[in-house]
Amino acid sequence: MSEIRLYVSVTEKVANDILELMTNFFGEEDYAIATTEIDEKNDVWEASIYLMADEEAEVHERLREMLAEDFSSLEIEREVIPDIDWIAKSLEGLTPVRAGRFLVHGSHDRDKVQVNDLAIEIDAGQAFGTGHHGTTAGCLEMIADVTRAERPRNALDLGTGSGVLAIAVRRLLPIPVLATDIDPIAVRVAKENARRNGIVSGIEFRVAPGFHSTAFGKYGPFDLIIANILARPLMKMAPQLVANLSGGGSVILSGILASQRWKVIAAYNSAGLKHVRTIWRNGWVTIHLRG
Ligand SMILES: C[S@@+](CC[C@H](N)C(=O)[O-])C[C@H]1O[C@@H](n2cnc3c(N)ncnc32)[C@H](O)[C@@H]1O
Repeated sequence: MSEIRLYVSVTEKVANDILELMTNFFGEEDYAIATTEIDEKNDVWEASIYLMADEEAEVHERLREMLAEDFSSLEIEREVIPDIDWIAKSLEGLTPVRAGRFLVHGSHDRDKVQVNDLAIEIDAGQAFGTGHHGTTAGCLEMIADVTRAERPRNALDLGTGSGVLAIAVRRLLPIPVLATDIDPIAVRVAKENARRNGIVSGIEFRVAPGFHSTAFGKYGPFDLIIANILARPLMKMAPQLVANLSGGGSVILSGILASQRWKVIAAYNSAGLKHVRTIWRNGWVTIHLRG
């Protein structure tokens, strides 16, 4: 289903007033709300709310009511947000990518691997995760830092895609990893990639939407959970994700636009986690939280 942005074009001051109004009005619900500068010279800003297509009529009506008192002359505009084509995104660049100590490269670039690199070989294919996207690179960097500091005894990679993050954990620590994805093709590709990277045991792969699989009970709770999905599903699954986390365990979340980060952090704070650190890469953030 498409995502819709409803917005009004205003000055910076009015955008901030409307942002506050929207935060009070829609604050308890999981809509992303943001202001964006459009034209610095002419002081044009947009105040926006993001929602799913089937919510549009209701949210539009509520927005109109919210604006009625002080901003009744403003026109509410709409934009259909194009679905993110994750595979096309992951094919954007095919040169090796460095993230922390990791070098993620295609098979054609094996000769670029240097002695101290933690090399992961992933050819661009039918699953997301060649390392080129800011979310994957952010997760790789965060995984290196968190595993060094905390020495988790097991890990979950939810939304494994190409398997790159599960492979990264196994490159660093000899711990059991559960890697799941809603997409059976991704799981097949991830298994092949693990084998290609010399990992024949230690990663269990499962097809599972969210936490709907007995595998989570069998292999969890987890000291480390990594989920690079998208802000909305991440916020929705916060209680289940935390229920599968060991006491004091760490969570690495990505797939989150910088403007969405506070909502995601708030959802996980409500589920009992504390924010530790955020990494920014190309407009995307990777967030570390701890129980
Ligand atoms: C952005 S990709 C991340 C791939 C890889 N982990 C990385 O960091 O490059 C998101 C992956 O999550 C999977 N996914 C999306 N929603 C999911 C859900 N509810 N449960 C499990 N997997 C999901 C997608 O199929 C996709 O492979």
